[in-house]
Amino acid sequence: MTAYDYVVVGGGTAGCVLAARLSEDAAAEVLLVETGSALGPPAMHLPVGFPLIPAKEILWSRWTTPQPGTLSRSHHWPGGRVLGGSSSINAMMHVRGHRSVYDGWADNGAKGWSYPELLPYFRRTETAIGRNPALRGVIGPVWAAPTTQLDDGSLTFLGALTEAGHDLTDDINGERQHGAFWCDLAGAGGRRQSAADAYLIPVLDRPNLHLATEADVSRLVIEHGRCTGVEYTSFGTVERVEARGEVILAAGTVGSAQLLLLSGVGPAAHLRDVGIPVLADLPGVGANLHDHLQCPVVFEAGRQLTTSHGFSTVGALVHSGASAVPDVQLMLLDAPADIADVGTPECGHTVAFAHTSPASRGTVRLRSPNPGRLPLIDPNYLADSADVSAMLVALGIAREIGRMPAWGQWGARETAPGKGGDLVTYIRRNAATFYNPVGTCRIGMDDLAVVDPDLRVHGVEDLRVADASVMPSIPNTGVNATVLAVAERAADTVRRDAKRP
Ligand SMILES: Cc1cc2nc3c(=O)[nH]c(=O)nc-3n(C[C@H](O)[C@H](O)[C@H](O)COP(=O)(O)OP(=O)(O)OC[C@H]3O[C@@H](n4cnc5c(N)ncnc54)[C@H](O)[C@@H]3O)c2cc1C
Repeated sequence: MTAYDYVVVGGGTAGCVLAARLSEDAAAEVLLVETGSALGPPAMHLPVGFPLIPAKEILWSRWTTPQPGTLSRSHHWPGGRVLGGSSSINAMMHVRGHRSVYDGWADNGAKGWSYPELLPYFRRTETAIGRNPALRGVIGPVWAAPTTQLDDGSLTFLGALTEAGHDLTDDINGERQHGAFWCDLAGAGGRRQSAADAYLIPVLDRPNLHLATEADVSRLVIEHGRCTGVEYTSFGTVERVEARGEVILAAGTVGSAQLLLLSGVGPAAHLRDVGIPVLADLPGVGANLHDHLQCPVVFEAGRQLTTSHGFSTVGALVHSGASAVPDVQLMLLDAPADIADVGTPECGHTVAFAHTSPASRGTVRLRSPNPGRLPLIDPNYLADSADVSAMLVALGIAREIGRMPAWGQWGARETAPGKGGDLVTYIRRNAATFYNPVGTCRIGMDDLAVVDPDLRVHGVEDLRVADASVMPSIPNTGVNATVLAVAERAADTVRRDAKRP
């Protein structure tokens, strides 16, 4: 059996950071195992190539269970199944959460994860030229910058946001983390920069960095309370590799919870139900699943506006109420969304809103002990009435922005939700994922926590989780920048704790 010091499971946003940082130590043998392929189609490298990418090639096509909160609809949950993971197919928006999100983590048991403590890791991830270097990175692998392509849609949207009282902040990742903003994108020279592009590919020639792609991990090997390696299937052959030091799970919010459960680490009753021997009774595994929901307000227009990316890279983060976190994100799409029973105007645009601090919590659970079967994903959308109320407020904010004088030049008229009709039903019928599931292996020291603040799995030695799943609560915007910082911090911790001489 081949042995490595570190085995990183999942070559997505977090896995690429971990493999690159851990292999900086030339004496450490590092294996990165990814179920997807090493390369994707050319469209993957274009900004927002996502709609052009043939789905089955590099995508996880997961579906949620029917959601009572959204009129029993099942929601498509795509994810990247390729080196770079979801950072290879995402919308490239590079935004940190509001500082109060991370301070909340630290206040609730994630010691060491406050914003000031995470800031060095956020800075380490990026190069953000022209920004305040006290808050932004200057020599990190990810090139974070706003687009240089100005478009009429973004300028109009910015005008409307300002007219509605949402003033422009000079840097949403800087001092003032609310208001309208020009979003930094992760990319350089007009190309997407996934975590694989930024971190992994530049160092693939390191002799101590080993890569197994198209290698599907089916379980962690846990012996006498210690994780000693992983088992994966590659081209029909089952391989087992040993971890002399540690295994680090970075298979994403669904994948990491699924692998822990398949390996006998999780709520004992559930594991027994599906016929998996219980190695560690950890009730929080797969719990605390949550995600942002977005919803469209559609406008018919006399003329078609355009944006550079299919959506405007101008956005806004605003408050639905009195909370410290700006919990509503607003976006402009340069096409009218298709709304059931209303139809799609020929010409128009969509102002989309998302509630980004949801209270509803769901689960990831196994259907069977077969690793090939996708798990049951239940984000429990809109189960908490506070989320419904916040979505209603957010809808009001989006509609108000859509009515501002700045749109006059386009002759815009709202077609959905439009006049009449029940707005709660409209939201339940039309809300969809904003693609940011987190939380199934959350950090903490309470009975439902899965990992401790150093990301070690409670009750299993030499096993950590480091990806979007460890977040105790969701950042109030896209979570990719936070995943990069989580993985940077994790790599530091693993190297600090290294058992090798
Ligand atoms: C369509 C879309 C658009 C998005 N847009 C944005 C955006 O603009 N801005 C933003 O901040 N965030 C965005 N996100 C979210 C962001 O990309 C993710 O939150 C982030 O990539 C999660 O990182 P991760 O490392 O936790 O998981 P991932 O990046 O998903 O990586 C998990 C990896 O593990 C692999 N894996 C899983 N199971 C196994 C197994 N059994 N064996 C081996 N490998 C396995 C997967 O194939 C994958 O490569 C978007 C996501 C999507 C899907």
